[in-house]
Amino acid sequence: MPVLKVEAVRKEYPGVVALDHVDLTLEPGKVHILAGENGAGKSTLIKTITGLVTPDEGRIFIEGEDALAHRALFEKIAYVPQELNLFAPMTVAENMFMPFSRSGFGHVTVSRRAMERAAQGFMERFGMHARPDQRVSQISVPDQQLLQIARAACRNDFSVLILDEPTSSLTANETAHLFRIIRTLRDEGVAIVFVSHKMDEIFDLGDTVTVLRNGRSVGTHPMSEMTEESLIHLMSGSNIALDQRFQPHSVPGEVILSVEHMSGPGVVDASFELRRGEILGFAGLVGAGRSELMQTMFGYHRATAGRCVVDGVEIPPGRPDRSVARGMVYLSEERKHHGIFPLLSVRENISVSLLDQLARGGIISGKRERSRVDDLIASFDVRTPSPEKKIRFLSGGNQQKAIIGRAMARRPRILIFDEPTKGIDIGTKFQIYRIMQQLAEEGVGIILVSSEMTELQRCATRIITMYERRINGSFDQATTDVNTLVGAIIGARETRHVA
Ligand SMILES: Nc1ncnc2c1ncn2[C@@H]1O[C@H](COP(=O)(O)OP(=O)(O)OP(=O)(O)O)[C@@H](O)[C@H]1O
Repeated sequence: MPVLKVEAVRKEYPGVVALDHVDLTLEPGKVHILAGENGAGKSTLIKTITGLVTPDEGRIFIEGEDALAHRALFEKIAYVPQELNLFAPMTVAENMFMPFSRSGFGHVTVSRRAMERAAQGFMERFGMHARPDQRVSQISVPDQQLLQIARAACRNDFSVLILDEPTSSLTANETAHLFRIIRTLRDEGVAIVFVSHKMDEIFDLGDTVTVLRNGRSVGTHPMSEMTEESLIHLMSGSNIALDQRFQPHSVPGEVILSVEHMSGPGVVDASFELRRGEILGFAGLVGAGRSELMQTMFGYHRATAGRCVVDGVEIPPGRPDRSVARGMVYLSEERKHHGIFPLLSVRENISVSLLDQLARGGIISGKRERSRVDDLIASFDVRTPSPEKKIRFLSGGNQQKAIIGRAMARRPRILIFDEPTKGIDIGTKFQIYRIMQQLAEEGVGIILVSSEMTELQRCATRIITMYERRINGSFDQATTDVNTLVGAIIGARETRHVA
């Protein structure tokens, strides 16, 4: 018997049908992939199965019973959301058992020791490295994810575990650890739902896939019958040639950015140069120091040594305003923290950085603003029912496209992209690559920090590798094979400077 059956579920938000009569059946002991482009409805479907969103129409059966009539059944579903919702100032054990009344610790006084002992058992089961008395703010992201699973497990024996893009902040080792836990749970009979835009993960873990497109299900298939091409075709409804390359065709020009012996928080003695019209890739493991280097160079962090020179002019340490004035734009990977204004509309989020371009004599023309924003929404394919929609209601990928559109609109001279396609579907990724290529050909110098080797190979002209806070190699993309690059990022090779 299926553990969960969704029948003809429909959910409409103002101006958008997020789910249009979608069916889904989950079998115990299987990994079910939910795939689809940004905004296809994956997160909304997940929220209906977890009971967070009540559908307008349709039925949900959990272990054969009507869950919309008996909502306690939703407790059989464990959910690890994209953005973890833990209480950072409280301990691991407290997070696991709160609210205490529902976890058997609901007496007048709660014995901390007993709670921590109980927590220890779950932590061992899920392979967590933290201690039960540690505050959540002090434990690693993978431990936080495992805690989110343990938290669901300690209340009820769950029969379904849902993971929504769980690996976007994990290193390869951490991902492997999470996958081991997922496989163990699957073998114990849990039905797993896994959402990811990463093809290797989908093919590695999945038994079955359901593809959503524009709120509709376009099919459920065994993974063994799918190829990467056929899956992408189902998701996008069109053919995308996977062997495309996006290196700029123009010859790189003069040096526009030069970083000399720069040290700062998380980075030691980094030196490199960026030329006009090139796409310079930065490869390395999570934590190797790539983002730290970008942030120090840009001025978010204060450099303790070294210099950053743009067009022959030194940027004083700790002065991002000077970097911006010199035409540098840094697009951070932490969209939620540095990127969006969640309470503002899509229009306001885009136009906020264009104010100086839109203003004439101190007055901002509403008409100019609207037409500029409309152009950007169209060229970056930001799917929103209206520019007036609050940006937080857009799917994650569409928020990212809006921010990229905003950054591009400033016509920067130097553009630093830090993991620009995290959580973005492949069709949109290719659109972003094409835009990068075009900008580079127009003379913009682009730095691309990416954890995806295929992304670097598709776009970069040169690739710099970092390992343990230092630059340890610089490679010409065209003449370097992937093993050499991987060797450098795991610190297995001698430092090499090929380019
Ligand atoms: N609370 C909400 N209010 C209004 N619209 C919403 C809300 N939640 C989702 N939507 C809309 O519903 C559609 C489906 O969004 P959903 O987040 O389910 O997509 P997704 O497939 O998870 O995308 P992604 O891969 O980008 O995370 C989108 O058009 C989104 O803007």
